[in-house]
Amino acid sequence: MAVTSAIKETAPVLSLQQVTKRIGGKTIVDRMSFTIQKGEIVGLLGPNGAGKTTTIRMLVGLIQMSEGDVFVQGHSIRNDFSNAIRHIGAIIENPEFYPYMSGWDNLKQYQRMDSGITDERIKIVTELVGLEAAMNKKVKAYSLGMRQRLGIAQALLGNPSLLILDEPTNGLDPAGIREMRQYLQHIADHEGISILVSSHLLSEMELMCSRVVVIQEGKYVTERDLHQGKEQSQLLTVKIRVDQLDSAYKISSAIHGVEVAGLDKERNEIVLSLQDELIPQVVAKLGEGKIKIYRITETKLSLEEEFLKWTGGSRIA
Ligand SMILES: Nc1ncnc2c1ncn2[C@@H]1O[C@H](COP(=O)(O)OP(=O)(O)OP(=O)(O)O)[C@@H](O)[C@H]1O
Repeated sequence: MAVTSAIKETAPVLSLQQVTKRIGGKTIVDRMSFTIQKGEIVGLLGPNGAGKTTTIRMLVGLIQMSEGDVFVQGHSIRNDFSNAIRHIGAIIENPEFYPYMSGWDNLKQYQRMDSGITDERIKIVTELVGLEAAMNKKVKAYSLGMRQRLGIAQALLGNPSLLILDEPTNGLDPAGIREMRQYLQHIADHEGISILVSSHLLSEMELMCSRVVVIQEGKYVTERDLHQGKEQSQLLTVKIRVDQLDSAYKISSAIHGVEVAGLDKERNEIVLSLQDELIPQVVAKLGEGKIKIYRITETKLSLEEEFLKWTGGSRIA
């Protein structure tokens, strides 16, 4: 059935559909939807309390959804849990290992629970995370970064299609974060798997991810491709210098598709985010409103400024 397999090839590895979690009358996650394709490293980015951990806990079945569903390789977490979950490897809290046992012996423990895990597979995953030389050392002698990588190795044992890591860089220094990024990229390339990492730090996500999904107060806000050309990843923003700032604000904000990103009262400039093709309409409407335009300049918002705007000013990084 060539048609069926072609559809499956392009189907997302992970698809959240209107996922909602209510606890005690409070909506913690509100109709969250996004997808991850094969081989992507996606960041779930949001300030503290945004709902990242709650979302991830629902993805792996640690808590139940109130509404919506999650599909992993097309399998519903709600209706086909065992088939969905076998495609996921995850580290939700800090991975626990036996400190007085070697890395190798710790991983061997998982063979007891899953006879499908071969010694060969253990070797492959330790190489993927660069721990082959440390496998005979006791875990208590590992650095935090090495322990995190052993956790990733363990999560990879079952050959998942999707690796989920909740705040994997917590406690790592910048060199450790860079190292983690290299390993994650290596894993995504070599195993062809997708990776979802959560963080409240934009700067880390920029280093590690090809795309970020921004959430705030339990809601999906937006997503951004981070490895596209800069031109595409940034909004088109124009500054317009006018004689009547308040009237310009009223007129511009009423135009569908135009967002007022700022007002500079000293310079009498209004800053608008919009599509190119709306600029003539803005100019015409301001003209109709008898507003004099002295200058229009294109400007760029940094990624940081974009995130601040999307999240209503909450600091992410
Ligand atoms: N069991 C619970 N009962 C009540 N409120 C909860 C429960 N679990 C989480 N919350 C609340 O839901 C919100 C989201 O929490 P969550 O831990 O998912 O956020 P987060 O984005 O992971 O934040 P952080 O980065 O601080 O871990 C917070 O306001 C939290 O207090």
